[in-house]
Amino acid sequence: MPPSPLTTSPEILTLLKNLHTKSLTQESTVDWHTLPQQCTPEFDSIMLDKFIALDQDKCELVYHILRSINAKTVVEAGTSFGVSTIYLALAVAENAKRVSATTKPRVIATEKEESKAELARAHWAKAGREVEDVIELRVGDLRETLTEDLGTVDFLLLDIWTPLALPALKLVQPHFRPGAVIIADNTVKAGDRYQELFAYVDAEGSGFRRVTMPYEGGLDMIVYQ
Ligand SMILES: C[S@@+](CC[C@H](N)C(=O)[O-])C[C@H]1O[C@@H](n2cnc3c(N)ncnc32)[C@H](O)[C@@H]1O
Repeated sequence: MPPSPLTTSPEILTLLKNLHTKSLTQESTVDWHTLPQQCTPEFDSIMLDKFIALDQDKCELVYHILRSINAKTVVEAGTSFGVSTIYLALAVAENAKRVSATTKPRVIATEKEESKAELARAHWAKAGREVEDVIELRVGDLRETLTEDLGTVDFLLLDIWTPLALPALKLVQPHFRPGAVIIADNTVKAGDRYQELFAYVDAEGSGFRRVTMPYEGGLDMIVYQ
């Protein structure tokens, strides 16, 4: 096993490992083939007590990208119990320690379900002040919570029900800095449901370029030129 790319304490690494394990254990009990359509009350109710956290290797890649692009302002569409958010927070907090850093680090996280948001806050409290202090959690529908006060955005994580991926991208787009990165999960497995997003991003003159990476289910990295 290569060493973790994260600059953090052994306690936080253990916390993350345990959260990923819980998420995967839960996922193994879900019958993915018989689920109702996403963005319906039936689907949301099944998902209310589920982590469905971004896989650990994908979270580590996201952390690595954030460190490499020196991201300070990050938006997360889909927070759930806040697992991927910890990686985002650790990365921007670490970037802010760089000698030339002037911008305050921010992770703007958004989650529709209050009960999920509450548990996310509890996980962040376990991770400590460095993580808690940089996260700004907006509870509610991202189509409302992401309409204001984003600042200049370096990175967007699209780990959200697929019908919301394009609306989220469009809301954040006016705030992207040149070279901003967007990561979208499950782009092969749920490829048919990503068609609108792909058409938008792939259109000539869109300002976006994307590549699909061979992670489990497919992971797209999109760069805003
Ligand atoms: C795949 S999960 C996010 C997992 C999280 N990124 C992690 O790695 O721990 C997607 C989350 O988006 C939330 N969600 C669904 N519709 C939403 C909406 N309209 N606005 C904000 N969040 C929403 C769901 O409740 C769910 O918790």
